[in-house]
Amino acid sequence: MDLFIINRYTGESENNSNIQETHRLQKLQQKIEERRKATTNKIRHDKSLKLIASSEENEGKQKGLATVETKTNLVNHNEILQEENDTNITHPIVEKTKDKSDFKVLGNSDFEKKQVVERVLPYWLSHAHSISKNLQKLTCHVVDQPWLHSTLKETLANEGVTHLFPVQEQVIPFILKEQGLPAPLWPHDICVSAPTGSGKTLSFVLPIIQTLMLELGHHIRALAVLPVQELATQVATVFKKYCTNTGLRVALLSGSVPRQKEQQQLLKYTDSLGWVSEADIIVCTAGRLVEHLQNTEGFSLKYLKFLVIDEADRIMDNIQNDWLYHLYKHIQLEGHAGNKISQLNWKFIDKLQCPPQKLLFSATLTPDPELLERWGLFQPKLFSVAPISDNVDKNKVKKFSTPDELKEQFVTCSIEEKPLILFHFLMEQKFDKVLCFTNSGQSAHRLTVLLNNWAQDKIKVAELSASLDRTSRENVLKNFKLSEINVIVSTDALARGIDIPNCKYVISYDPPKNIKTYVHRVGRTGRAGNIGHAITILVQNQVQMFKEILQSGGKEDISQVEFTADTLQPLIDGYQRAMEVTKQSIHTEINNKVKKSIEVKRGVKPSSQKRKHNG
Ligand SMILES: Nc1ncnc2c1ncn2[C@@H]1O[C@H](COP(=O)(O)OP(=O)(O)OP(=O)(O)O)[C@@H](O)[C@H]1O
Repeated sequence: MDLFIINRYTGESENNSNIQETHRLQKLQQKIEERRKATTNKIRHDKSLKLIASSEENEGKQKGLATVETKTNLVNHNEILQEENDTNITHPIVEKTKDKSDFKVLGNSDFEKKQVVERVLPYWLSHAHSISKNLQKLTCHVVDQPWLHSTLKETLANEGVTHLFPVQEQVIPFILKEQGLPAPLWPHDICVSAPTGSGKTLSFVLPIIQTLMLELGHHIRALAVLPVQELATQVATVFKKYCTNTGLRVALLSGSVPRQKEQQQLLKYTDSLGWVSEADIIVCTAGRLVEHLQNTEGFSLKYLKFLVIDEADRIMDNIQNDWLYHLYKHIQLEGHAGNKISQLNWKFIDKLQCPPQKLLFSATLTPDPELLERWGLFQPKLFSVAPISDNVDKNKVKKFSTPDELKEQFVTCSIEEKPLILFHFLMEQKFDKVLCFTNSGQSAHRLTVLLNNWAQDKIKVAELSASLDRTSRENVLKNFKLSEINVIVSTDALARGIDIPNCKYVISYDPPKNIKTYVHRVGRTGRAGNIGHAITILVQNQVQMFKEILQSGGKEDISQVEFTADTLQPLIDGYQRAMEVTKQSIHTEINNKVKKSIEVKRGVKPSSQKRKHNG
């Protein structure tokens, strides 16, 4: 019954509350008394400690006397401690000493100098496989390599490749060896950091083809991801070329054709097998890959053996549609193991499906463990032309290196002299096959119009930026290769990876914003062992910043091209006339644009948002 008794609150009786109040008061008084005692004890204790200290000071002078005094003091001190023990109060000083020695007091204001933490690179980053930069003395004769398939040797010979470049000589046999490991051993993932134009593309194209051609099927088995459409097209072309006579098929998924069309080209439905892939190798942009992962029925990566990420640092800087997350999720859902194994026993490992071997490439792959961690690499190996060793001064490490055949220079001038200097290079010094970089599409366009007006058909200048449609961009590159265009004025859209044969000069009309942009810009020339020149035009106040940019990549200072005012004087009249015409044509263009946008507002259908390249 007791369980069901409910005690009601009937208010406190006056008597009861008085008793409680007196009780509280007593407690308070007791606490005050305790504190008072503790303070007096502390003062006495301090005095006794001082006495001990002074006695120690006098030690040696009055040894005998001091011993007597110390003894007395110690007796006093012990007495005090005894008294404290009796009153059962912990001595604050004793407590403080204990705190200092044994515990870290949080919020303690004591300033402790922090030890400098030296960054230690993981073993695989600090012990890279070193790659030579020398493309002049090639020793790896294609026909002598027993590990290379005869079909590939034939195609290489047809393409005029007689020797493999150093990066290819090292990376290709390594990948082939890793792929030949018996199950359940997994191949090591690799990162390759080699200069622009050193032949990185063939170093993944050849081993992939050789591995896949030995076993044909109807599955996607290699996937190469690139940051932009142009690069994807370029890599797909190389794959297609070297797949000749191998039976392998390559598909390009880059958004250059509508998605439905890509789906039709890629997959076929059969009654017996369901969805089958029409391609063994896929080359795609990151954004388009996610679209297919999410929307294309039958798009399966279950049999994926290779995952290539070209220009890996660029792709990482600009994660399109969170592609890496979607891709890894997809791969794991289809039964591939992650890069970490939860159980290390035969029964478990034997059942796991080997994850695709990841191959990362770039000319500016930073050995930053935190950034590289995101790729989830399996026991990676690094191939680099600038390996970092433990016993090398880390401040002197060359982060990025440019080809030996590349001659880099800079020129300083006033802002008004910039176009004159560029024109001098093109017309007086007769620079041909020039790629000129500006920092915006607008200035690329204006500079192109100006140069064409100024040169009056003596040279042909074309613009190449994101404001042009795809076909126009392709036409510009094609005509440049055919020498129908002498100069391309471009934004940094073209700075990475694009392989323009015979580009002899790179001129940075506007300075690069960082070291990576610089390395990729200048890397459009001096490729595949050919001589190239790169000149950066700087206004006086940009010189320091430019030097700092070079230093940040561990690059040495570069030489300066000297100019005298006399050199530029004869160009001024022509420049002024060309400027007048340019102003007018730009003005007309702007008026036309305004007219168009008014038409759009009135509901008239616009022709195209993108500019066309007019021949
Ligand atoms: N072994 C070789 N012999 C002759 N030419 C080669 C060889 N390997 C590659 N090339 C040529 O060298 C040029 C540059 O190669 P590739 O585009 O692969 O360079 P890359 O290292 O990827 O440069 P980037 O970092 O700028 O992308 C291409 O025109 C390619 O055809």
